[in-house]
Amino acid sequence: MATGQSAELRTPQGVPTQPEPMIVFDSVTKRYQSGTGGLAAVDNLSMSIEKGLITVFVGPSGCGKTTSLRMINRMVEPTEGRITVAGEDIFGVPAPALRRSMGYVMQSSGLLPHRTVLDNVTTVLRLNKVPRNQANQRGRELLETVGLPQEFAKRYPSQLSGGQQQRVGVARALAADPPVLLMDEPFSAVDPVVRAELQEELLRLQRELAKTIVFVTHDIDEATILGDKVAVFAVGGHLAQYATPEEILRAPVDDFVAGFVGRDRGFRHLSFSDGESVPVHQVTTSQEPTAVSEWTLLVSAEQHPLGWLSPERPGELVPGGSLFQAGETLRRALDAALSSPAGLGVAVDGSGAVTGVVKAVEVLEAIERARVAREG
Ligand SMILES: Nc1ncnc2c1ncn2[C@@H]1O[C@H](COP(=O)(O)OP(=O)(O)OP(=O)(O)O)[C@@H](O)[C@H]1O
Repeated sequence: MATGQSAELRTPQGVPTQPEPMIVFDSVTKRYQSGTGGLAAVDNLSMSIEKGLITVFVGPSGCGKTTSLRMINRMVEPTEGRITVAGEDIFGVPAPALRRSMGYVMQSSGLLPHRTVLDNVTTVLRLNKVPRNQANQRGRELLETVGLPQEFAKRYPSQLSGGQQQRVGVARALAADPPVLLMDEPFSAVDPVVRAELQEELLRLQRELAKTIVFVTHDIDEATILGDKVAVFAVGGHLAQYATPEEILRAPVDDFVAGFVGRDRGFRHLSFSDGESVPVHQVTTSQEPTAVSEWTLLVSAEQHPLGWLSPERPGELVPGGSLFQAGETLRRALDAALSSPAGLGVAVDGSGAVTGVVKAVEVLEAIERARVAREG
């Protein structure tokens, strides 16, 4: 996702990038024959989805997110308008071939229940006539890629948890190494902890693979966590705003987007503000859990933080809070300061060694400076 204070786009490796269109909607409208009373499910959609980024379609139920996504691989045919992928009109490609050329992950993993995990993952490869040995080899690599142990290859989908099934769904979608991955609420059926893990995993994968991913969700938090760009849809199939998550949180275009983004957007905004401006102070450390006269950080021989020693609780190790690493956001800095029993957020370097501490009051000052700079 976009990092730092600027709204410029970056590749998953963090390199600033010029937008290069991959999927282009040009005045696309979809009216279903029945069901929407003649109203459009998607109304005159024009947008350009950029190559190598995660673009999230977000909005309330029924606003046309899934319909828009499915028009990209012709699971749904537009009523009007034109869609191109890598410059080619999708109507020039037979629908089954087009579908196979893109990965597709949906909410229920959509795995075939009577096929093993490995068979599920290699389905498209076998449809593409890849020899079985080669397909299985690739299938096993993909299980590793999505963080599943090899012994899962022979299991059936019902023998996996919901989160594991979604990982298999992602592996299957990646099998033919498609440049485009379409994901329709892939993580919404799993519990919040597993969901957060799957989101992290997708971001990690994307740093390696740099696919063009279109991701549908109705959850604005998920959209801002995952999206390099976020498209907010409004009821009636209108595209209300299309921008970086930072821009959408900072400057929603209208009341609908502001309401959808939610009241705590000021706090969410911290996720994009650079924590670089927070001063890091020296902290007293000790490698022994001895009696102390001030809050002292117990560290390992490698200077990794182990917890706090309190002047008031001799002999006791007080668990520390979250850590803040140079270059992270103000939100992380604030989390570290507020979650620390000493009121001092522990700052670490890339190797996890302590570099000092940040103070909540100074993080708040940095937040205020960032706000003033933003509102200008
Ligand atoms: N096959 C269909 N036939 C008729 N109407 C449909 C069909 N599929 C979707 N619709 C209607 O089109 C509109 C947009 O639906 P769509 O599924 O694209 O919305 P969505 O934003 O993805 O919603 P959700 O978040 O609930 O999945 C809705 O009013 C829906 O009822």
